[in-house]
Amino acid sequence: MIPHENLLESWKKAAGTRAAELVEDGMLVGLGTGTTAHYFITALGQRIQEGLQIKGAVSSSLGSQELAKKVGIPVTTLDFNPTLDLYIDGADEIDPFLRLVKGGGGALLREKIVATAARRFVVIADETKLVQRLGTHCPIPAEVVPFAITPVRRRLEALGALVKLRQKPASDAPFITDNGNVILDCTFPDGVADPEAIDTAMQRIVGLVDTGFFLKMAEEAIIAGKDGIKVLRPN
Ligand SMILES: O=C[C@H](O)[C@H](O)[C@H](O)COP(=O)(O)O
Repeated sequence: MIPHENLLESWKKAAGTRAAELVEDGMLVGLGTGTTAHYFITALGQRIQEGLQIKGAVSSSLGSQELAKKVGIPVTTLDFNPTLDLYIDGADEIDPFLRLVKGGGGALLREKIVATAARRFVVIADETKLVQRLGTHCPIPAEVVPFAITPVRRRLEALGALVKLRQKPASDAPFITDNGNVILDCTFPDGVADPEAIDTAMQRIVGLVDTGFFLKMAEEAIIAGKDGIKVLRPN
């Protein structure tokens, strides 16, 4: 059964708020993107209002950066601080090995850049994001250079994907990422049996900048749901 919208929001908020407790004085923090990360950023802002002193935060999207500034988080960039202590972000799907699909909001490339700059990546989500097999509830997004849309699409189809150019909500115009690229959403009809193999094959396509697979990156997941909060580690 799909949980009521308000219940889902309360779970996202619980996960985001719990993750904000992981931040300590003097840390450099990576800020994720999306509705769950929104709660984390807001809770971190609240902790800063109450006296927490972080060195700075790097945002994984222009949207998160705007929110961070609004709630009083000191923002910095990877140019000034290329290594971060902690990255907190949501996900669209999480499997038992803590392999993730991300990019439902189109921020996958910057998210992966910030995640790999961090010593520790903790994913936050409500329990509806847990899946046995990646690609069963959502497509795998690929960020693609606009010049290469058609050849990349053909090569993705050759890998067995049903490919759709992502559009802006309520519009015929393509969705454009913060990096000026487009997103091709790839649906694999039975999900992805071997994420490492499909990710490697996708990454080899020239013109495809990155995929929404985040494999062996998250070391911990804070999952909120009907039984409260659980902290998961990879199986
Ligand atoms: O591009 C967006 C990100 O990968 C998000 O972290 C992901 O889509 C999860 O978003 P939400 O917390 O809104 O479900």
